[in-house]
Amino acid sequence: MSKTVRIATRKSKLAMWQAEHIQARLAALYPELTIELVPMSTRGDIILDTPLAKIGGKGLFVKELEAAMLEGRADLAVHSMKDLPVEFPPGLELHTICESEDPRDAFVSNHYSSLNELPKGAVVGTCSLRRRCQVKERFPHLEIKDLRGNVQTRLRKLDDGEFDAIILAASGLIRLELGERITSFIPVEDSLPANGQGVLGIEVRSDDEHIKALLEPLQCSTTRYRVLAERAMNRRLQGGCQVPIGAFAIVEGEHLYLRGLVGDPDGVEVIREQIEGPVEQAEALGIELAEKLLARGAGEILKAVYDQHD
Ligand SMILES: NCc1[nH]cc(CCC(=O)O)c1CC(=O)O
Repeated sequence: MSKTVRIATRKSKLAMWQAEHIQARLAALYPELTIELVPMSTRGDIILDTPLAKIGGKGLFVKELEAAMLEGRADLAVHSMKDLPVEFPPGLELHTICESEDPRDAFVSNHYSSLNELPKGAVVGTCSLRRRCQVKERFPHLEIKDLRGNVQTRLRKLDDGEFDAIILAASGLIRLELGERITSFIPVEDSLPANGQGVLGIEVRSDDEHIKALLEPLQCSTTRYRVLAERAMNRRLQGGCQVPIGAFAIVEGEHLYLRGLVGDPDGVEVIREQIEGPVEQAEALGIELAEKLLARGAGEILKAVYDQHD
């Protein structure tokens, strides 16, 4: 049995923090093991041609982190759940759902304390259609401007005066020890989070029982139910990560409350639905909620968004 566990990670500050966090947790659990990081620059999709990753004789399109795992150069990869696609390449699976950080969106401004306080024409930075839709719905007098780059870049653009306020996931700021930059937390009623926001997930080789056993203590069962419900809703809506869809579940004991939202980017048409039931039915509840949204026209709204952004 190998004494070394290798964590594949991208090199951005947030990705490195997330990998180091899991590294530290594993090191504390297993002092006899060496836990290494395998940092890599992401080249995006690549074709993997090893026998392990061939389907019908053809190479498999995977991300570089996944290629590293399939080729045995790394044993696991740590992801922000909200950036993960719903399907995984053959040979790999999502195994661990860790305890969530604060799932809310954060309002960040150097001059104003919350969305309510922003004057007419104030400029809010975000490139998320989900955030844009919800801000525009309630505050049509505000202007939304695209904001791209990593967390540090986005804060710099705010500080340079390009925006009156920006919206970021609270969890990313907290993890990077930038929590003091959070001016206020936006209630989930005003900005329903993206599915899996604030949650780390760990991807492993499907046949690697050794690594799976090591990761077991990192599982959080309430967060797993939450994520199962939220992802099932997104999957049924066929939503990627660049869509105006919000999904947020709360688990209380054996009961799960799930809220969902689909809207157009300008917040003109916004559909909200909710559902509740036992945690064991998390995925079924997610699917049922998606169907309620579809019955009210979510499919047409999403189709219009896809047609516009293709
Ligand atoms: N899409 C970018 C992204 N992916 C994960 C996070 C951090 C939050 C998280 O862990 O869910 C962020 C930043 C943001 O949305 O502000």
